[in-house]
Amino acid sequence: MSYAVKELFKTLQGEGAQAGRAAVFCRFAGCNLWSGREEDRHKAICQFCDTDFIGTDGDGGDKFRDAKELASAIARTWGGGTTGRYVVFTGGEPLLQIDEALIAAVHDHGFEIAIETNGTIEPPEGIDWICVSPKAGAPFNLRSGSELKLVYPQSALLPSDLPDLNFEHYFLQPMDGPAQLENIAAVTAFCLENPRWRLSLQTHKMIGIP
Ligand SMILES: C[S@@+](CC[C@H](N)C(=O)[O-])C[C@H]1O[C@@H](n2cnc3c(N)ncnc32)[C@H](O)[C@@H]1O
Ligand SMILES: Nc1nc2[nH]cc(C(=O)O)c2c(=O)[nH]1
Ligand code: SF4
Ligand SMILES: [Mg+2]
Repeated sequence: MSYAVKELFKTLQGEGAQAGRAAVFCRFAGCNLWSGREEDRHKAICQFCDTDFIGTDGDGGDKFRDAKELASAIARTWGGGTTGRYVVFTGGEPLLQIDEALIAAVHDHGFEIAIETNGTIEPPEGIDWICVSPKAGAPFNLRSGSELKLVYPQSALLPSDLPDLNFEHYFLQPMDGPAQLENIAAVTAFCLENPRWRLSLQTHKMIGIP
């Protein structure tokens, strides 16, 4: 199996329960809820995406021939040291490409493996941290994991609309865009009244790191 990767870089996880942790981000190309082209955004299932995931032309991006090649590139991107090795597979939608061979190859380099997924596709076995961010109008198939991170507001998918879920952590992440400040205020008010939920800010954007 080959893998199309938009970009591969080391930064701090900006969001959710692992915010502040050093990680290699492996951003896969392609998504099942939007083509990634601006001219298609208005007709996409997911219309608020903040990410360019088309092609393999980003920093560290490439087409990797097999799992060992991609795992080696991830290890090189981490650099020296074997403590705390952590990779976040994101995209685009990473579960369009991740398979058990990749999970095994990355574990062989001593990494803990996290994913950021839209919850439409069941993951293979062996992923250590699963963050699900469901999208209004898309199938919500993956209903358990480490953290649920619901972008707020999505008028057709509010916390009260959610089915039975089994996550360790529940986050609301204010939608970035023209109404960002209002959305932060709305999430703050919601979490004050509904203490099951916590605020997830996109801290990397605040401090100017990728
Ligand atoms: C770009 S997505 C890639 C992973 C996967 N496709 C997904 O949607 O979870 C990474 C994270 O950014 C969140 N996100 C995307 N656009 C956002 C926006 N405008 N404001 C806040 N969070 C956003 C997603 O919900 C997801 O949690
Ligand atoms: N620093 C940083 N943290 C992140 N957490 C989730 C991200 C993503 O785009 O999946 C992301 C990202 O793009 N950058
Ligand atoms: S599902 Fe994720 S990657 Fe795809 S368009 Fe939505 S936020 Fe972007
Ligand atoms: Mg991002």
